[in-house]
Amino acid sequence: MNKYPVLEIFGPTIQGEGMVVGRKTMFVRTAGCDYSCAWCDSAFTWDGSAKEDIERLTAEEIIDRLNDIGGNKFNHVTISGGNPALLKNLHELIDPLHEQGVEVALETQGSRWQDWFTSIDDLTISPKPPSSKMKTNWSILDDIIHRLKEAGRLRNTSLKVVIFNEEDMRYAEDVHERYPDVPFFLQVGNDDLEEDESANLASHLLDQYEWLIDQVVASEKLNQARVLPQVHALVWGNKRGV
Ligand SMILES: C[S@@+](CC[C@H](N)C(=O)[O-])C[C@H]1O[C@@H](n2cnc3c(N)ncnc32)[C@H](O)[C@@H]1O
Ligand SMILES: Nc1nc2[nH]cc(C(=O)O)c2c(=O)[nH]1
Ligand code: SF4
Ligand SMILES: [Mg+2]
Repeated sequence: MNKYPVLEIFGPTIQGEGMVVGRKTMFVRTAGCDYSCAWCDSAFTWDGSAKEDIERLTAEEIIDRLNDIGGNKFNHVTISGGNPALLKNLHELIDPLHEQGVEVALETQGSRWQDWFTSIDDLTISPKPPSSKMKTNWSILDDIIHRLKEAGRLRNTSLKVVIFNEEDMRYAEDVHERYPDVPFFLQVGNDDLEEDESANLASHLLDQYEWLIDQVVASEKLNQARVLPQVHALVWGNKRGV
């Protein structure tokens, strides 16, 4: 059996972001990322700071853990990271979850393709804007969107760009223009990962949300877009495991 590097299994909570925002879900967070975004809110998955907490678990062990923690109180699991798309064979986790009547979502940045993407029920691809300091490989992203389209999976797919400034807005417009038939989300960037008072963070993020709404309203290229904050950040601040 393959083993997967896992840093957190938690829930039930709500999906705080994107295409199924508000959906009750469990989270499985894998370790390791091929990016190092300047503002990553989960940097512990790749910066070495939580190295000791990484567990190598089989799909069966992950499912046992989900059932132990979540009981009968969930029917949706979100796989995030890090970049879970670094992992081959994740169908070993996805297929048994489906057999158990559980839907599976994925968070990834669009830097790698895996064949198991076509079994994901809610697939969020989140290419990174200039503020992240990462560079988008457009030919890989084109290939991923093309494969999903060919497989008839666009109804299960969305694009989500996190926005910190006006340069990021222009990048978001480019992404949406390039893939017009993929549902498109803009998300408020959290630029205060050190704030430990959730009320202070919420107030700041709501101001950022208003700014982002104003930007989208003013754009002629984003008439079909959706604008969302990270709901979990508004409710629980920078807390981990929620
Ligand atoms: C931590 S990432 C893990 C999955 C994958 N590596 C990715 O980036 O899509 C999950 C989501 O959180 C978003 N995110 C990370 N840091 C953020 C921040 N400071 N503010 C808002 N969203 C953030 C990412 O853009 C991504 O959509
Ligand atoms: N509640 C909640 N919603 C989320 N949506 C995406 C998350 C992530 O870190 O990938 C996340 C998370 O960590 N918590
Ligand atoms: S791609 Fe995702 S996990 Fe990796 S550094 Fe960027 S935000 Fe963090
Ligand atoms: Mg998160």
